[in-house]
Amino acid sequence: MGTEAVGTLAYDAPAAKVDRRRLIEQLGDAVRGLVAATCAAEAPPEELERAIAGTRQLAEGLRGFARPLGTASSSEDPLLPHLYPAGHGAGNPVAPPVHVEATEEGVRSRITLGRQYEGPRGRTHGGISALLLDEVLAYASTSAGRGGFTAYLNTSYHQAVPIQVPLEIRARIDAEDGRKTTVKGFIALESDPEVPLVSATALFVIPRADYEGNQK
Ligand SMILES: CCCCCCCCCCCCCCCC(=O)SCCNC(=O)CCNC(=O)[C@H](O)C(C)(C)COP(=O)(O)OP(=O)(O)OC[C@H]1O[C@@H](n2cnc3c(N)ncnc32)[C@H](O)[C@@H]1OP(=O)(O)O
Repeated sequence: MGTEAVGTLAYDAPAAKVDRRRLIEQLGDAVRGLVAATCAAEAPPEELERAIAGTRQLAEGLRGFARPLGTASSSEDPLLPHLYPAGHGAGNPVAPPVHVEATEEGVRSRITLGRQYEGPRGRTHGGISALLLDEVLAYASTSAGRGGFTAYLNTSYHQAVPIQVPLEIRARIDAEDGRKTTVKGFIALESDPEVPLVSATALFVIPRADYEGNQK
């Protein structure tokens, strides 16, 4: 058995699954690095051509093992985070590397965004800021035992969120009302954590048991 940390819980997952998940995370991290390098590269044409050929070959190799859409990954475990969600999946190279920890108030995430998340020069794309807030606010709801789907996410952009600068995202539950949870949070510089750059309020709704969106 191998041990993988889940928040403060140490869970003995089967060793083969832990090893497989580690490889999936490493591949996600490696490709995330490739994506960041791609967005920054002022490489000469021959280097770009070499990268195109090598990347196409790697993609072709992996495509042969694709699982059908809508089926579970063999890495899934009921007690461990999924590895492929677009917002936080460690194995998904498109997902920003979001790690969340509990605080006395709610939750906090520290993150430094790579070049692939740039919108206006040197600034994070606003949609990426919204993605991060959706994730971290959802964690606040989930870690309080509530969860739910995002019904709305209202964001206010006060100042630019810089790329390649350490950031801190904090979230806390504002109100609970039956199936509804309202959560507030903001993104700040780690060096100036009380000044919101982007703030958000989200409503998470736990669907009714008979909600048709639950059917696969
Ligand atoms: C092992 C440990 C690992 C831990 C690891 C944890 C990971 C944890 C992190 C996960 C991170 C994921 C973060 C991504 C989160 C998404 O991205 S979720 C995907 C995006 N969102 C969606 O797809 C949702 C789409 N919408 C829906 O499915 C449905 O509209 C909903 C939200 C489920 C609501 O459906 P419903 O329950 O049928 O809604 P309904 O009964 O009409 O309304 C319920 C109540 O909500 C209110 N409401 C509903 N919609 C709205 C709205 N838009 N505005 C205001 N009020 C509304 C209604 O007015 C009603 O209020 P009351 O009358 O009860 O007071």
